[in-house]
Amino acid sequence: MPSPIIVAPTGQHKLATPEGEVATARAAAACNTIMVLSFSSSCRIEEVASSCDAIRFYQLYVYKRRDVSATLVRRAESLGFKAIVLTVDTPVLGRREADIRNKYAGSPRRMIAPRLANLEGLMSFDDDIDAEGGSKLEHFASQTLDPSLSWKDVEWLKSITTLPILLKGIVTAEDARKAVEAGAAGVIVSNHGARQLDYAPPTISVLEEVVKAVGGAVPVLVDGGVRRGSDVLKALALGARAVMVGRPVFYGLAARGEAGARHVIEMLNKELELAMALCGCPSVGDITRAHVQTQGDRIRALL
Ligand SMILES: Cc1cc2nc3c(=O)[nH]c(=O)nc-3n(C[C@H](O)[C@H](O)[C@H](O)COP(=O)(O)O)c2cc1C
Repeated sequence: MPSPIIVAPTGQHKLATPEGEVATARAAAACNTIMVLSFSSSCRIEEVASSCDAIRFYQLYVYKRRDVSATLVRRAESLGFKAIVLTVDTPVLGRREADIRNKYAGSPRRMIAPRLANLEGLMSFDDDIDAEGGSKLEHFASQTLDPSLSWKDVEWLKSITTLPILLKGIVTAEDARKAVEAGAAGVIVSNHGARQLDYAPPTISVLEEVVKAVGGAVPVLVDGGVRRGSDVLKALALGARAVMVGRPVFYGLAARGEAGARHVIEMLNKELELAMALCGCPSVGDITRAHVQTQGDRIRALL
């Protein structure tokens, strides 16, 4: 890849632009970067796969109905996706109070399920939840997500696919070591954009502990709050191999569809190049731990 900036999986891109994830994939392809397609995408996997030659990873949620998750993995695999990103921080949905207040329904239509194009024909849902108010996403998630998600599901996933599996949502050294033991091909330090557990640590603050625990066995990626190229440089200095970007791409899509998403990725790339030049780094390989100073460094220096 020409750059270490990857598109994070975010659901329902048709909320931002009528072309949905097809626009995002084309933007990623134009920037020669990887797009991680969300399990909750509003476009079908087939549509996204045939729209361009972006390198694609497929993000997976583990449903109570394992057959549904397995079918989607197989579809992604047969369509040339290169890896599975298993999101491990969402055995249940976090309490999203704005969604509850706004009665989030995954518009433009009013139901969540029909917007998840990939589930068509695979599952039927109890959509009759108007009377309850609140977030339809929360209701939908409680029907579908398997709250018993655990390490054994990594084993299960390995048994149904030959694709490399990255675990997304690791924030501790302990889990990072377990992920490597479980055969993960990569670890993604993420707190789901702070949408799951309040008081989960900022990912940049735990990145280094995860990198140390993994000890180079597999690549470590990070997401959360990457808004500038200099943020990318900080993450690489602390040991990440790449960063993923969620909201900024979504905002670009909302502003100008495919062109907007591409603009966001290009802007971040240019900013990264600028930050690297100003730090004296001709290539990403030249970015070292010495390029950043953390709060921990400052405290240690006082001891
Ligand atoms: C609107 C929205 C939808 C998201 N949907 C998913 C999803 O479907 N699957 C997933 O693994 N993560 C999802 N995430 C989390 C992102 O993959 C990523 O971890 C997070 O957005 C990174 O933080 P950033 O938005 O600050 O870049 C979502 C985040 C947002 C903001």
